[in-house]
Amino acid sequence: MTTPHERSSISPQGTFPAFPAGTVLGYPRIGPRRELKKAVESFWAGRIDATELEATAATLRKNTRDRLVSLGLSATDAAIPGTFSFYDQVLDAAATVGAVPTRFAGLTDANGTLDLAGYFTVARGAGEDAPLEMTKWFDTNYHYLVPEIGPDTEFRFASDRIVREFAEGLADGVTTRPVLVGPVTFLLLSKAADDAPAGFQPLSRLADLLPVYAQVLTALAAAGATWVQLDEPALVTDNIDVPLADVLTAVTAAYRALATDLTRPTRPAILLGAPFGDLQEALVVVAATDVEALAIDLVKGSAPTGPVAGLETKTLVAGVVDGHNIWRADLSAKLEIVERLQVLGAGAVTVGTSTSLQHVPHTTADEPDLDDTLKSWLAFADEKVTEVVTLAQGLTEGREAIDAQLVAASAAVASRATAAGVVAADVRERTAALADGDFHRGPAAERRAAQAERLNLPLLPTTTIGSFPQTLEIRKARAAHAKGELSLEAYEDEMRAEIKRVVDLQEEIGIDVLVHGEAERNDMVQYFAELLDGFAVTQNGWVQSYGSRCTRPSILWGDVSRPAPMTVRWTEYTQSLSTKPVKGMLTGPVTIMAWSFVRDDIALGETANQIGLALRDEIGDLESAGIAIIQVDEPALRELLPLRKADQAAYLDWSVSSFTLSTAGVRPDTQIHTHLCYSEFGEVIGAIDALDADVTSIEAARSRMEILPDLNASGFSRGVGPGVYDIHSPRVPSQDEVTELLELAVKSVDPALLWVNPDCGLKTRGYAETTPSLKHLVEAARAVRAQLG
Ligand SMILES: CN1c2c(nc(N)[nH]c2=O)NC[C@@H]1CNc1ccc(C(=O)N[C@@H](CCC(=O)N[C@@H](CCC(=O)N[C@@H](CCC(=O)O)C(=O)O)C(=O)O)C(=O)O)cc1
Ligand SMILES: N[C@@H](CCS)C(=O)O
Ligand SMILES: [Zn+2]
Repeated sequence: MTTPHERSSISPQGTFPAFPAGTVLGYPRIGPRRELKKAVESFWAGRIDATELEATAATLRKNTRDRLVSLGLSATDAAIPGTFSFYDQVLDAAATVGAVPTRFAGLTDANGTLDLAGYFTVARGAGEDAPLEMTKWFDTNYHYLVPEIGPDTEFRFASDRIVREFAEGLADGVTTRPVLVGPVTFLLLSKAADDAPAGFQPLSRLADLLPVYAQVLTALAAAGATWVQLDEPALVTDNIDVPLADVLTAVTAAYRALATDLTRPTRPAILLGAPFGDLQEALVVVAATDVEALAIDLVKGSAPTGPVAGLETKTLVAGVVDGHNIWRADLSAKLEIVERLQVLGAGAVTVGTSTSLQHVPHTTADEPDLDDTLKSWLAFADEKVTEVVTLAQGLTEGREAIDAQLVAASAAVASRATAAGVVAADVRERTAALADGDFHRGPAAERRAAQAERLNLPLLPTTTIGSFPQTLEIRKARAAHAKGELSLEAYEDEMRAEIKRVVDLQEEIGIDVLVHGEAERNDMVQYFAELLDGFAVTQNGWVQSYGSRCTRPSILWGDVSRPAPMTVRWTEYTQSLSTKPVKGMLTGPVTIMAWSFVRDDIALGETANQIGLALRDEIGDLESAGIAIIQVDEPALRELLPLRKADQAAYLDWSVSSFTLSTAGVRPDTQIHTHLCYSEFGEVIGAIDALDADVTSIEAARSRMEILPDLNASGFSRGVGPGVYDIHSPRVPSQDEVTELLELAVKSVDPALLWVNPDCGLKTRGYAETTPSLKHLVEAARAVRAQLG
């Protein structure tokens, strides 16, 4: 095998510097203490101006470069990726190529350029102008903004921010590798603009887009960039509307224009990144292009076992270090995988991460409270950089050079395999003893009758999804309690006072089924992780979820069980305040897993059943406490859906089973709700039905009830609450608007099955918009009830 250091320039397209021996595909950009979030939110609030925000961002970028160099990535050979973004990398690509929807045209200058304020407006909307839609990024808990492309979208090199950020690094002595979403993925992830003709495919605009990408590459080369990374993750999924043949044709055309027709020194060398899975049929097509390097995911994907034509002129970046999960790598096994890649006949093989590190926290070193043994099993972003550097050294200098690190990594892996709690015999016995009957309730129609009699609800019952605004006071109280400045008793008193306020407000507005508001929850997953055995939580392990919003994914390290009831006393207290039914509120097994870092040592289905059983016990306790309605949220059901269709049935089988395992133990007159949001659920309607919930609330306001005809056509005959209030925007919907959506809903759903609720929880909203919106929702329900007689 040739290593990059032995290699001279080999590209048929000209002379290129060798690719570095080790690299990462991206690095967290929020800052170790969420500095970017704080600066961006200060800018939005008018507390700092654009100059100050730019200065903070520049400092964060410099800190990142310095950190990566200090961890061993080379400063001079493009090993350090330029993956900074103020909000989102897909929005950045749209801003770079001038793809701004016409409703925001007034925000751009004559060249189509958005300033910072304009960029954020496209992301967040303004008044009647809706922001770009947001959806999840492959199988992660990161959400990107969906560009809108029509036949008339004018592509132009509208923002040279990527060039300026490269120049900033160079001036600081670091030759970075600028990173941009590739043109094929950019168009595949875009949606047709509202005014596009029916059937319009954004990918049909590829030929118009490519000259702008060529201009970007030319400008980068002129600024001194030696390598650029174009990310094409859309090539690892077949779960898209465009036929594979069209995608592959597009790849060939795109890289003919960018790699073959543009030669050195007009462009930098191109690394094509393919994170999140196997390229499968796309591999031969990508290998046949004239890009100089290809990064493949060897964690989710596997390497082909024979030679691939075209690789002999390319560097293969072996993505063996997991960019998407936090387990320390077994370096010896990883090195073996890299060594085995020789069979593919690549020009050179180097070491990389499977994905960008943007999906993991900055460093385990910032977790003083984490158990030392557990910490020894973990690698966050900085530790992963070290793993890459070590493996690259092993590859170039031989195993002996990294012997100590290989031994330490193997010891950590062995310690994890045998540690107490990783396998809990009682938990395993319980899951092993599960029988078919544990997963099924009695007939839905009988349940409906029993529940109607017990609950006595009006037609079109109104409810909310669970959370009420997480006010600054709530978060401050929790932070003060965490710092030891507020006693547990005083903190819980504050939470009870908040619950009472929320109950009083719902009573005043006239909502039929009440919630407690989730004030006591820092996050709908982390809260449960803190109360379940088998999980650990972090202090500073923040990961960007979207824009300025972050979460601290919990670490699921051992077998899961519930040492004590989790929500019962809060729910009982809430019920004691009202004669109306109060919904118990839990997060489902799939969502708990999707938003945590999960184990890689046992099947996901086993973990899901362990969580399912813990929730089943909680639901039993809520039921015994007299709670008649229990909601189990599964907003992430669609999120974990495998990117390849062939893998989806098996996933839906275990995920749906874990939900029914958690809920199937209740009496017929206990009403089970579920809630789904953050995704398009059309393609998993069968699975939603199989959840066997009595009522499903589902995001629908923004898409104007799009899902309902499909639900209806599928024969779905359960209670359904399509969201009639889009909570993603501060806009207060008028009573007429909500009425109109409800009228649309009764056209597709039997009114006897219809519920009235917002799209999702209200935790990110303020009371100024929540209160009038809920009033309009209740009034609209009353108006439509009256129409229905
Ligand atoms: C529904 N969504 C969720 C996802 N994943 C989750 N794990 N949880 C989710 O709810 N994925 C899909 C979507 C993504 N949506 C969101 C929506 C909102 C947020 C969000 O608001 N995140 C907050 C952090 C939430 C949190 O952990 N709060 C803690 C800590 C609060 C805090 O920052 N405290 C301050 C001190 C108090 C102060 O002065 O403000 C501090 O510690 O410095 C809590 O409430 O205790 C965010 O800040 O981004 C995320 C995803
Ligand atoms: N019960 C949660 C669901 C969010 S998806 C909430 O209301 O915030
Ligand atoms: Zn939701």
